[in-house]
Amino acid sequence: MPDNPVPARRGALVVAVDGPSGSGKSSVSRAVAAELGVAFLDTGAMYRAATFSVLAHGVDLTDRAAVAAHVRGVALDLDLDAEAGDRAELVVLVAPDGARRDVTTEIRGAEVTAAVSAVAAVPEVRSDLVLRQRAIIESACAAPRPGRQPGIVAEGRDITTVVAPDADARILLTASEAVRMARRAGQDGAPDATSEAVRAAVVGRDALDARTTSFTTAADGVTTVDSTELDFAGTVAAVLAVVRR
Ligand SMILES: Nc1ncnc2c1ncn2[C@@H]1O[C@H](COP(=O)(O)OP(=O)(O)O)[C@@H](O)[C@H]1O
Ligand SMILES: Nc1ccn([C@H]2C[C@H](O)[C@@H](COP(=O)(O)OP(=O)(O)O)O2)c(=O)n1
Repeated sequence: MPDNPVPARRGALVVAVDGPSGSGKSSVSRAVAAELGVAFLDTGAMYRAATFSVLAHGVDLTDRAAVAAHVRGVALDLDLDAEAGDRAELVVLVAPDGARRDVTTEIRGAEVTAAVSAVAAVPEVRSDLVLRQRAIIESACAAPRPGRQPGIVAEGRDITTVVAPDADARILLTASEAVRMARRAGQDGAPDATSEAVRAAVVGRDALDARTTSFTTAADGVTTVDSTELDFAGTVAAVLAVVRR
């Protein structure tokens, strides 16, 4: 152990954002990170990539030990650049042959969306990915990429409570169910925002995820930003206001 265990993140800015599906976590957090000049981490993309690999290798989703063992062997390589486009670029490095595969598009597909809550509910998968997420956060603070400020905006379901409860700013981003469904439908090009498919991908998944993580009410010290009545720019401004407070 070092004599003086000063946190690597001293002088860096860590922003934690949680919230339900379609609340704007990814898009708003990415814009906030770009504005602050820090890195951006979409932890949901990690659970999605792990799930993609589980499905691609035919691992039995009901066999929690097999799912956890498989995920432990999957290396995830995420692009943390907040200006890299609409979504995190992501490469899954599949063990044991080391072949790299870009799964940025695949992880947003219906098959992964339907299975991701089951994978994210496996405690050993969570402890594995939480450790990786903390390592990414520490690294973005201690060794930012050239031209970047030390720090990160990390978003998901348990960032304010489990992954980085000591973050400098902790935000719960919410919006009404109807607005979140409409946003997700717009994103997926679904003609009907109230269709069963959209409801399952938003409301149904939130219900499953809420068994594992707590993201519907703000924990102590967490500020709620309700984006129901805000447009995108207004939501980014509201989150930045909390960070700068
Ligand atoms: N305040 C807002 N007003 C309008 N649209 C928004 C707002 N916030 C996010 N969006 C849009 O809603 C969609 C879903 O946002 P996303 O960031 O993927 O949510 P989440 O990560 O919480 O599931 C995206 O198309 C995004 O651009
Ligand atoms: N920190 C996190 C982030 C995501 N998850 C789980 C729960 C979600 O259903 C999936 C996918 O997350 P993602 O943020 O991509 O979900 P959205 O489709 O943006 O709502 O991963 C989690 O358990 N913990």
